[in-house]
Amino acid sequence: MTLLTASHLSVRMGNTEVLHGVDLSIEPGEIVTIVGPNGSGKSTLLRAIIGAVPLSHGSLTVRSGLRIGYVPQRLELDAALPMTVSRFLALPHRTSRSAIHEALQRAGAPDLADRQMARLSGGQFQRVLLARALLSQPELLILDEATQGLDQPGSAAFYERIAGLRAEMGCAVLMVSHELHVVMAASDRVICLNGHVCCHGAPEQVASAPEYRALFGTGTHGALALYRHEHDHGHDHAHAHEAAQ
Ligand SMILES: Nc1ncnc2c1ncn2[C@@H]1O[C@H](COP(=O)(O)OP(=O)(O)OP(=O)(O)O)[C@@H](O)[C@H]1O
Repeated sequence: MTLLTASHLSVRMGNTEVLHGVDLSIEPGEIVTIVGPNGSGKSTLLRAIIGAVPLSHGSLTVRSGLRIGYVPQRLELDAALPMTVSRFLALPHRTSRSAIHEALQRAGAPDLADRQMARLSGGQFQRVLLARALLSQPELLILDEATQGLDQPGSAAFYERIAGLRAEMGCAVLMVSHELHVVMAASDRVICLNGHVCCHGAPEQVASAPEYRALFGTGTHGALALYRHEHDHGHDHAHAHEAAQ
């Protein structure tokens, strides 16, 4: 059963219509990536989906009782406030030590429970935010540029973990990313957003769509081909891949 459906969804911020006429649906277990230039409404779309901003037009139908885990782009915490990772994860609801341990394990941060939040590295902090989102056993995991500030190997490892979580927990994933060459190849579907849906489809369809190329140029298509080439190493396909680049 479809997890959520947005139909002609529009959102206004002040006098500006940031999103207009967005159609989108998410099926169980699929990984959908939203790409688009800065200011194209990606975060706003995610925030509309979690109910944090109102729609100005259109509709959003969310399956009754759907458990959503949300990983924000960033979270400001008062650095002066002493708070361990476990304490942070137990807010605002009391959460058992074993649930916290399991979520941290799944997020790839099994040893962070007693560390101070203010002393975590960027990558550790993101894993703790992921652990927090996993606590609700989400059927839909929503990630808003969750790898901001991580280096390329760090973000590649993070997205690999997301794909592993999807396989393990069966959750669908809706994420925003700028790292097209990393996430596009790992996504079932890509939606290219620029206030409205410019184009959508399988990663290779979107990467070669004229609307996508108009926004991002052809460089990322080359990067996607390069990613494929690395992914297929060990096979004697070098010639075909060179031709694709
Ligand atoms: N609370 C707000 N009040 C007024 N305008 C806002 C607000 N939040 C976002 N906007 C505007 O809405 C537009 C879309 O912002 P949004 O953060 O959704 O874009 P984005 O695609 O996620 O951008 P980025 O890639 O830079 O994160 C921008 O022009 C932004 O300035």
